[in-house]
Amino acid sequence: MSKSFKLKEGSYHAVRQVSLEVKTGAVHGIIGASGAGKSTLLRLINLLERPDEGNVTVDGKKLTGMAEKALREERQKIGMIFQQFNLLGNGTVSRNVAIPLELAGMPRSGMMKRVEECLQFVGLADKAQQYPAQLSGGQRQRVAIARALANSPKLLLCDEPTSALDPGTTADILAVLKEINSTLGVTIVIVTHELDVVRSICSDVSVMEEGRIVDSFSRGEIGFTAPVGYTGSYREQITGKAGEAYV
Ligand SMILES: Nc1ncnc2c1ncn2[C@@H]1O[C@H](COP(=O)(O)OP(=O)(O)OP(=O)(O)O)[C@@H](O)[C@H]1O
Repeated sequence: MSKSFKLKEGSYHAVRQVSLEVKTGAVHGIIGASGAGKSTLLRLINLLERPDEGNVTVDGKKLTGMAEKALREERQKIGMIFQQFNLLGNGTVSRNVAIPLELAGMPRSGMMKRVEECLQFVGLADKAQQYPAQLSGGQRQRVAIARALANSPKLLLCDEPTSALDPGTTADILAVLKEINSTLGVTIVIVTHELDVVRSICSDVSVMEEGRIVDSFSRGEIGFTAPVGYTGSYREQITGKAGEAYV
């Protein structure tokens, strides 16, 4: 896929002829420097951005070229979370999680039960009637995760989900994401510029640079911890190994 943006000074090619395959059940990290095109690539997966060229297929269904109604239904199977949580400030926690269910046309009777289940999963059942402003950053991200899970997605897209959080809270959120992957079987694509995020949860990694994927590999044993000051390519810093094809 390719995606460019029109700017006053001309076109900016954010994603340049990228091919990305995400395995079912993977936690696939997309890492790279600021401006490399990571968020744009992620947003192409659920067509929040429309590609200039190329196609997106999720779970065997080609999203590009789909009629609006069919696309809306397919998008319900793709959850998304963001760095800044994007919660509705004037809605309670419970209402925030209910929104995607309302949009999907779920009858009210089943809705509250599902909201409760999702809040339970992220450990916030006791906060249902609070407002986002009353919660910590980590709790807000948990609400956003509960909202993303409401429609039982097969795929969860995460755009820098821990970049606004301190290290302890980051670890908590990564643990929730790990749990979503292992117990609910949700495939995860996570955009980050933090090596530790990739090191702690990703099974597969793509490295982006200037709109292109410049390296892709699967992890062996997860758990490599780089010594302080360790430098090298992203692959070396993530796996501790250079060069050899790891795929
Ligand atoms: N809607 C837009 N209009 C114009 N330019 C955009 C738009 N979205 C992204 N860009 C530009 O495309 C480039 C890639 O942005 P993108 O957010 O995908 O990168 P990134 O790797 O996720 O970096 P960051 O971590 O800084 O968000 C950037 O230079 C950005 O300014």
